[in-house]
Amino acid sequence: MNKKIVLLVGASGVGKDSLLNELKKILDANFIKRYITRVPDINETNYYLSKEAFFILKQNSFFISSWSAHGNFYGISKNSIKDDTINIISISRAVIQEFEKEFENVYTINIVLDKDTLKKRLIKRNRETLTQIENRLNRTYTKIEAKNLIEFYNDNSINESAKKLKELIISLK
Ligand SMILES: Nc1ncnc2c1ncn2[C@@H]1O[C@H](COP(=O)(O)OP(=O)(O)OP(=O)(O)O)[C@@H](O)[C@H]1O
Repeated sequence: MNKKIVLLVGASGVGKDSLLNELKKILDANFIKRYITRVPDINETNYYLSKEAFFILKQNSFFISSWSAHGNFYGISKNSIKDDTINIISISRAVIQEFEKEFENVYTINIVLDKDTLKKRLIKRNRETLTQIENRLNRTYTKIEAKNLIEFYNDNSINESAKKLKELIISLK
């Protein structure tokens, strides 16, 4: 069973969803949809379900991993991981070890940006107020603990960055 698991992590607004959307157009891989208890925004493709349904699935061991963020719950189903392909998942840094426990070839790509560029992108995205954006930028994140950790700067145009990310993912051995 030859499969790779590529975990994408990174602060809010660094471009995880945008990169995934571009990658889908140029890379043949299993892009895993997350189960989330909130309506997806235009950039995302999730399975949207109620909190009640989420907890029934969780109790029945449907998820490899689940976490909460900003009052919503997120889960990755066991049956979404496929053999003989690259499985790509956007997750919380808090659950990296759950995948490393379960699978062999797990790579974590930390998407990063300098603070000024991130701030400009968050303002342009217009999803939050300036105060909420400042709070996000001042948040301190826990250090990422991962076996195979790679940093990736999303500081080119989205097309260029997606191409570079594709090359990186293909090169993972
Ligand atoms: N390479 C890029 N060049 C210019 N703009 C970008 C690039 N990548 C992403 N963006 C823009 O930055 C904003 C944030 O991107 P996106 O929503 O994909 O981030 P995210 O990491 O998925 O955030 P969240 O974790 O909050 O969902 C969006 O408005 C997106 O269009």
